[in-house]
Amino acid sequence: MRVFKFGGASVKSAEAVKNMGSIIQAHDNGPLIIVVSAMGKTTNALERVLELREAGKDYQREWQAVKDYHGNIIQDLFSSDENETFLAIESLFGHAELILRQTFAEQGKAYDQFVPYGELISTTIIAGYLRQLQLKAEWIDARRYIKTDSVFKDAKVRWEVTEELLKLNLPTILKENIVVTQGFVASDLSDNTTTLAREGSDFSAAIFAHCLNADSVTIWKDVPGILNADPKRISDTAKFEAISYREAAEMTFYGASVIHPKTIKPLANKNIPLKVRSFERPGEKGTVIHLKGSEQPIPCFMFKDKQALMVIRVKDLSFVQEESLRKIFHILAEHRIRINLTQNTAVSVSVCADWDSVKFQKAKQDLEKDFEMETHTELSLVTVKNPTSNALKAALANKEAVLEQRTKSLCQFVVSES
Ligand SMILES: Nc1ncnc2c1ncn2[C@@H]1O[C@H](COP(=O)(O)OP(=O)(O)O)[C@@H](O)[C@H]1O
Ligand SMILES: N[C@@H](CC(=O)OP(=O)(O)O)C(=O)O
Repeated sequence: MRVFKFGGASVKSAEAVKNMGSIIQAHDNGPLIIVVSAMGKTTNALERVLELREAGKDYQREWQAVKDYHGNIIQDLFSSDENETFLAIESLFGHAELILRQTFAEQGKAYDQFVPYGELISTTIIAGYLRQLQLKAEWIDARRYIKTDSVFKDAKVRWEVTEELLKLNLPTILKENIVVTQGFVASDLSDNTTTLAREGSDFSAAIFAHCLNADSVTIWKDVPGILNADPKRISDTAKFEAISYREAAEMTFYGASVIHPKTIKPLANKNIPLKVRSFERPGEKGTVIHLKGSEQPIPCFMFKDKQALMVIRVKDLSFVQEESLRKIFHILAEHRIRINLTQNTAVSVSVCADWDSVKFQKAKQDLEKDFEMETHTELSLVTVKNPTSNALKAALANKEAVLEQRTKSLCQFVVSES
């Protein structure tokens, strides 16, 4: 059994969905699960609608734009006598509107009940379109199978129950059908919808693959494979034929946004190869992530934006030692702050982490009981693996680092965001 994952860019228009349809037709030879994200930038648009609603502002224009965008894609994809998909989409928009009118007490719950409509709608359109192509496509609701805790917007998978549910139900459906399902979306044990954090659809593909012991996962992207840098940031890039799980995990951790960082581990644990291929050039091989690493160490560039730097200082002249480090990291972990780099001196600890105003505010309150602290925002973390002096010049682009850390094989710089 194989798992294919199609992200927002690969289904952003009717043309793109048709291209995806031809990729599926070319691979219709054995059990297949297709995990799909919301179309184009729909998740951003839905977040905006919710923000406006939560601020008590008028959201109708933005909401109508989301409806029109999908409406135009449907018009383009389906012959006029096809109405099953039209009705299903209308009903999904109706449900989403009902959610917009409700209020939810828990932090993040409104988000998780509303934003997944991007995926519910995209998969309904795609399953309908594949059936129009005479493929046997069955839409399934990922929330029935992927079970998590109840931490909205960043839920943790409950692996045992998820595996049990998937193994019980999916093999029978897969015997006869191509399964089409949502990335990013899950539910807790009380059936409240949860999400696996932004860009979490790659991780969903890995969950299905891990639990069902897939032969491979293929993620179809707008790039030819894993490159040694994001082509949007560095002009001259090289593609890897193969990289190891460890190399891929490291690259994604430091910001190679081509794959979600959580995707690698569930696949590596079962030795399932992860392929990254181009949906624009589906005939090409792309990159395979498996046990064997890249042959030659070439410079590799990673960029992580939306970073903040916390400088935490001891209040008296006691030194930063085990006890203060324990206290600091305990507080940061409690507030689920994602740390990307740390550095300490005799009297201070600097932490570069993903910026989140709410989490940072709460952590600050706790830290200020024992420490003094400063926070700097609008920063990027630039990481260069296998550095050369030319590579460092290209990565920094004349920016001055506010913090840096160097080893022979890895250099990291915190710089202002471009
Ligand atoms: N090392 C890298 N190799 C290839 N692409 C990269 C790398 N780092 C970042 N990217 C970016 O990842 C993008 C693809 O990921 P993403 O846009 O999240 O896909 P999707 O949302 O369609 O799944 C590429 O367009 C590219 O700009
Ligand atoms: N739609 C979600 C989940 C996702 O993974 O999307 P994409 O595959 O387009 O990055 C998001 O934008 O966060």
